[in-house]
Amino acid sequence: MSTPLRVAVIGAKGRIGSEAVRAVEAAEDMELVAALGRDDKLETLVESGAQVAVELTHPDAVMRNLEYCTAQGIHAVVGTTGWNEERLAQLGEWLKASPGTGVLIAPNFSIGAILTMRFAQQAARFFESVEVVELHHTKKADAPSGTATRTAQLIAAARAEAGLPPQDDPTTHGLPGARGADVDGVPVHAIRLRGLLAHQEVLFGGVGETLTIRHDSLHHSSFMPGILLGARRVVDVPGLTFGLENFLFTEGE
Ligand SMILES: NC(=O)c1ccc[n+]([C@@H]2O[C@H](COP(=O)([O-])OP(=O)(O)OC[C@H]3O[C@@H](n4cnc5c(N)ncnc54)[C@H](O)[C@@H]3O)[C@@H](O)[C@H]2O)c1
Ligand SMILES: O=C(O)C1=N[C@H](C(=O)O)CCC1
Repeated sequence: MSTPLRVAVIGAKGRIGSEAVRAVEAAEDMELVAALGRDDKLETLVESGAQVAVELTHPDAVMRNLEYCTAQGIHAVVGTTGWNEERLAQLGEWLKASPGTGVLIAPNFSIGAILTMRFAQQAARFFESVEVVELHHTKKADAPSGTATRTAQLIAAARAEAGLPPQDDPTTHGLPGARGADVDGVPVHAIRLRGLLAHQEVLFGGVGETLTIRHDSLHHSSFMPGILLGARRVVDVPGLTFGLENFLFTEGE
């Protein structure tokens, strides 16, 4: 048997981080070498010989952690959300200075969510109207979710490529926020409700018909196969990979 991949989890006591710790421990081809909480030193990553850090913390913490990982040549699998152009550009600079290092940012690790995005991308050019509704637990820091933002961006790109005009919003009266956030011209609505985990609906409307694509993550275990796949693959893919679909689908699929 080959040497196990040495994996660390940052954010190890959190909802998804604690599940990731168990998943890495259970994976036969991996060794959990560090499990970092909020007060632990990042130097532990180097001391433990981690090859890959799984980053599952908070939008306020992720940049500092990635600055450290990239500077040390530690590959990273990132589930933490809150990404924007500025942050991605900064990460790009750090990666340029550390050319052998790979970072995977996955807005969602679950296969169902990735397929939802893919199906929505495929459906986008056929429908005049589209809106995204994401529904999450009440402890979530960011809104809209990283998955919903990515879904809306992919839909908007597919619409533009197909030459569809911008969506017409006839609303002239109402309360601010009632039509959701505008992500590249796609309205995105964020619901926070006790009892939920992570859910999303993409609603398409055309002449006399609608199509709804819905995905539900019912447990954090739904994210684990994606995290493990990301850790196995990221070591061989230097630079930034945005979206786990890049490791799941072959080109043209
Ligand atoms: N990509 C995905 O598939 C996916 C799935 C679920 C959650 N998430 C994202 O993962 C992140 C964490 O979500 P959660 O629900 O587990 O949150 P959480 O609050 O339960 O867990 C975050 C943990 O990180 C710790 N932490 C904060 N700053 C830290 C630091 N500097 N170093 C080490 N630990 C630190 C916190 O103490 C906490 O234990 C969020 O951004 C969430 O959106 C992504
Ligand atoms: O629980 C969360 O927080 C989640 N965050 C990701 C997002 O913002 O899309 C993925 C789903 C769960």
